Amino acid sequence: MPEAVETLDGWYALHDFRKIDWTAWKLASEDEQKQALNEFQELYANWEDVEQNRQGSVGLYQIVGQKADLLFLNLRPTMEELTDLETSFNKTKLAEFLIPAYSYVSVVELSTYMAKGKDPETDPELQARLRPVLPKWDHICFYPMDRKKGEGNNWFMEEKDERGRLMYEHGMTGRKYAGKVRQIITGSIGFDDWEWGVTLYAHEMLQFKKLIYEMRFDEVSARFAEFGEFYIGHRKEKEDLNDIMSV
Ligand code: VOV
Repeated sequence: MPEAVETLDGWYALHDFRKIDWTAWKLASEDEQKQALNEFQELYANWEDVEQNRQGSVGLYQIVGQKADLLFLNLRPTMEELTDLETSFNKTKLAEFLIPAYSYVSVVELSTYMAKGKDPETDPELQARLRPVLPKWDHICFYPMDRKKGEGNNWFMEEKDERGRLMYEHGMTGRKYAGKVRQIITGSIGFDDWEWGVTLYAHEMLQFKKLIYEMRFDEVSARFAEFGEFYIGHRKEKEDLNDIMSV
């Protein structure tokens, strides 16, 4: 029987996609709109404090296309903290104007195919990867994915060494994009409908397409990858929401 690879698991992640209910928002009074935006700024400032204190991380993104309008991405040391945070957000005035579009629950994950025997509890590089500050890069791309479990190609029936070889090749393609694309891989087996979440950051949108296209030709993607829906967008500061919501 092929052996499972050990994973290193870091902070939990909640990708919370919402659509703006423009009809309801336009019907709201100016006072109500102001109140909703101010209350949100306060909540978001708390999330930023958490990031400052290295107890989590946060990002706000405006999504392109019809699947969603906004993404609120939070990382926390425990899933309970994410549940609480989600509940607090849902209680805000602003949330009355936001329609849930999609969500993804996962945990920052590193596989150990290429482990160098470092202690994840003390090694600063591993710590930074397991408990990342979300990059303040301009653009984001998120999609969930699976590994195939078909009769011909079944990832979970491949020997560990072979999986390691394929992941090494994958890593080499990724390394060509150093400085152009950053990846945060989150594991979601047992947590959500797909096996992994892929969150990518870039300074230039086109780099997502270039990287993902090139990776399609890597054996691991060509033979074993299955993808969910893609979401792309732009990073925003909390103050930018005032402009986005201005009608
Ligand atoms: C900037 C690009 C980039 C780079 C450098 C990179 C490197 C690496 C390394 C070195 C490793 C293995 C060790 C670890 O760190 O876990 C991984 C791991 C992983 N990756 Fe990756 N990946 C990238 C980018 C990248 C992309 C674009 C995708 C989506 C695939 C595609 O076709 O659309 C992806 C997927 C994954 C997954 C699902 C895993 C976990 C697989 C498992 O079975 O455990 N990844 N990845």
